[in-house]
Amino acid sequence: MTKPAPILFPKDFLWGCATSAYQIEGSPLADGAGPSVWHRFSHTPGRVQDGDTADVTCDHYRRWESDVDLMHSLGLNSYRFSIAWGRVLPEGTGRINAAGLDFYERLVDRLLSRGIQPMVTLFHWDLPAALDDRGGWLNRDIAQWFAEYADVMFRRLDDRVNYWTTLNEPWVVADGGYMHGVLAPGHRNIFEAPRAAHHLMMAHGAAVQAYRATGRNKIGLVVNIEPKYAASQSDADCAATRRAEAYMNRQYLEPALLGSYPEELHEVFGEAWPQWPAADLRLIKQPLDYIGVNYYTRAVVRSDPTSWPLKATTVKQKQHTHMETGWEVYPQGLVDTLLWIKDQYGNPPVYITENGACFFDPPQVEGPVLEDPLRVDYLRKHITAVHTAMQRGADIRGYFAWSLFDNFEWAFGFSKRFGIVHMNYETLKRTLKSSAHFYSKVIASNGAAL
Ligand SMILES: CO[C@H](O)c1c[n+]2c([nH]1)[C@H](O)[C@@H](O)[C@H](O)[C@H]2CO
Repeated sequence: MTKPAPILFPKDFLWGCATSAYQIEGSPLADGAGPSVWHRFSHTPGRVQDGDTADVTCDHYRRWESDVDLMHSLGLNSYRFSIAWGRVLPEGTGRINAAGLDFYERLVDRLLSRGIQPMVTLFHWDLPAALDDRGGWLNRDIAQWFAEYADVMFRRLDDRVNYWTTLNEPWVVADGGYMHGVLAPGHRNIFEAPRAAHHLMMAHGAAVQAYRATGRNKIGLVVNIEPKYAASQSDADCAATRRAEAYMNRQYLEPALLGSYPEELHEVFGEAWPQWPAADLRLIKQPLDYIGVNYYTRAVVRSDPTSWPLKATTVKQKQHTHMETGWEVYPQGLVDTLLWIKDQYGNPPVYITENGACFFDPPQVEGPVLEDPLRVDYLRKHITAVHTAMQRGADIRGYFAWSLFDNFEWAFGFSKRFGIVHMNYETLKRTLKSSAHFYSKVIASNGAAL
């Protein structure tokens, strides 16, 4: 029997890891930085598991030089990270904190000196608390506040940063921070959630518009996509699946790419769904250079009239492996997602900006490598899924594993470990897991080692 041809990716394919500022940096108030809503949220008793905060986390703010060297040792040719808005603009607007800007400039310079392309996210959930005090994502003015901050970053770094992202996963901010109250700033209000979502997208549009005035490189939007599969072909389950897909997967992609919202959102939000001015949608729909897709899992959906606000719930798929977060491991969902974007939105350039898993990692044992076979299997199957979608015509330009390090997993605190590098939070020792070695071989062979 002939061996299958080795999987090979394009020579200019980006291979990276992804992180975010609040999750790995620590020192949230150092050198003049202003607090974020996540600093406030994690210091509010009962909001984060085990009372964990990111005051130290991976201490990347002080260990960034050796961390870049570790990325280089893995053979990454790209690294996706976010800027803490409050480090650069402590009050969110106005006064610039030079030390904050300098930190990110030095990080970018070191990455480039090691042949690593930075992909920079401007907002990964850590809104300056001073802006939350002025209404935050509920205040329409935030579009201009965000554009002002973005312009500061573009002017300082666009001569070295080739890939910009405005927002990371606006859905998580609106759903977690304003609908269900489980993430910062912790509101639970169906009238606030669509407004926060809309203002997030207006901010995205205003920042892209600002970029086009001076920028010379690429800018995109990162969305989380969780493909929805009807539990049955009943009308009720199919309608519930359409609502779930509109609420998570289309509510952000479609205003950005098409300049319109899915009709199903009127049904989901009811009287809470505002009539938005056409000018808002024109602002949101700015030409983009790429879409970033964060993929982890899928959802099998059935109708559930008791479930708020979607009247839909997910059906556990006991036949498959699940992560510590309860997410099903389903690599076919990534193929389906990438082909869906290709077919529905005109095959835009796509980067997989996050993909990874948190399994129970055994207690750290002394020794060079921590065995994490489930994560190796997850990465192998999902990177293969990316290649499958590319062979079927999807325009995929890169892949970023989530995450480089175990890090602060938001309301889960440090209880969930997504890293390919183990983090000992007492000693801050970094230890490569077998998944890091595996990923390094995949990169070195441009896929042949899968
Ligand atoms: C709802 O799942 C999302 O796609 C998603 C998963 N994740 C994310 N978004 C965030 O972008 C990261 O900050 C998380 O650490 C990471 C792991 O939970």
